[in-house]
Amino acid sequence: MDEIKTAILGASGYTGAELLRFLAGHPAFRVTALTADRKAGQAMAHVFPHFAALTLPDLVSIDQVDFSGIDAVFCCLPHGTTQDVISTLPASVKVCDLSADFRLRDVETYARWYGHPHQAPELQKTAVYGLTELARPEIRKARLVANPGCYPTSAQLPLIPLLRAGLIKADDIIIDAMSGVSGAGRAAKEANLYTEVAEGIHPYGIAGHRHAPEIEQGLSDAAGRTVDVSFTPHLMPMNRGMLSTIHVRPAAGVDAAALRSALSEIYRDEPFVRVLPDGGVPATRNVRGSNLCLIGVFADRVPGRAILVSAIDNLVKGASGQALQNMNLMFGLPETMGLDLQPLFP
Ligand SMILES: NC(=O)C1=CN([C@@H]2O[C@H](COP(=O)(O)OP(=O)(O)OC[C@H]3O[C@@H](n4cnc5c(N)ncnc54)[C@H](OP(=O)(O)O)[C@@H]3O)[C@@H](O)[C@H]2O)C=CC1
Ligand SMILES: CC(=O)N[C@@H](CCC(=O)OP(=O)(O)O)C(=O)O
Repeated sequence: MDEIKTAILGASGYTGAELLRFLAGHPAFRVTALTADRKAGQAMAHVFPHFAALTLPDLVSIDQVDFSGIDAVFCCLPHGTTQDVISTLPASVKVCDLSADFRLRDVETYARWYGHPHQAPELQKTAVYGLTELARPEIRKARLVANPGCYPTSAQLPLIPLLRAGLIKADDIIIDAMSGVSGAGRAAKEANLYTEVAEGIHPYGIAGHRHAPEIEQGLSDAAGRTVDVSFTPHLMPMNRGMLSTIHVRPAAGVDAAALRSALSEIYRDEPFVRVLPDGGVPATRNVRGSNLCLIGVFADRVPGRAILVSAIDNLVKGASGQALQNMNLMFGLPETMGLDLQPLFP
């Protein structure tokens, strides 16, 4: 197999490091460039001692990379900084962008939620939203994939198939989601100090988190009408992991068992999405370090309601694992290549 020369932009961050963990053992992608901002010039073994046994290029700034020799770029930069960078890459380079920059189709919606006009609206039109299990044909042909956010991945995997099939009502969907602190990135922020996050939990972005429009875009496509959701994220005192508890109203004549059975059937042959049997409760500790999404379906004691629970690792299925799943498809490789690691348990 010809090796695919690969750059990770933002390799000194959490998602960049997580990608390297998978790419280190990948038979097709060879990492030839790693970039950083403040840490440019440093050796990877200095920034991440857990990679000391690997032979890796040093971190450089993006303008030091010769992209003419690169086939694949994983872009792990903060949202807002990514549009300008990707616009300058040669058309021959395939890109998976982990930031939010190309996820929202409507650039006006983007401007409203991200606080500045989109810098590459034409390029945005070419981006494919990379929720892998639900967009494989488009991802295979894509040059630019917008990798979904972690909360949107955990919410949309259970909800989209049920909306597409008309098995749940499109209104009154409530998503309460919890994330590990690595979801906020590695850069120092007061809100993410140990003293602010340990020994307690708190909601944030109440009724105003930027992942709500991303989730609504996918759910509206699935339902064929505008869908609004109540979405509340919470910060949990754990390094990684994401759990979404989702309250829905099944369509007339549909019960929780029917929802479970439909989801099980849809995801029956999926390597990374599994629906648990009746009574099975997804937990973050069951997916840690893996690309797995576990889904549980429960009847509510309130008539006419059901509860969906999904668990992912925010850094894997919520970011770097799904990005590699997508890049495998973009290069015609088996989707699971480099990703068939079982969760780290306990
Ligand atoms: N963490 C998560 O669970 C998830 C993250 N994402 C998204 O993935 C992207 C990366 O996230 P994450 O890895 O957590 O972020 P980090 O903050 O951990 O890492 C950001 C990386 O980008 C570099 N960087 C920062 N600013 C600039 C700049 N102006 N120019 C060039 N490079 C820059 C940093 O370099 P240096 O270290 O030198 O400052 C670092 O390598 C973000 O867009 C995030 O929203 C998506 C899903 C989940
Ligand atoms: C815990 C935490 O802070 N999480 C991040 C979401 C991480 C992610 O998926 O977001 P992107 O859209 O930036 O890629 C947040 O709430 O903004």
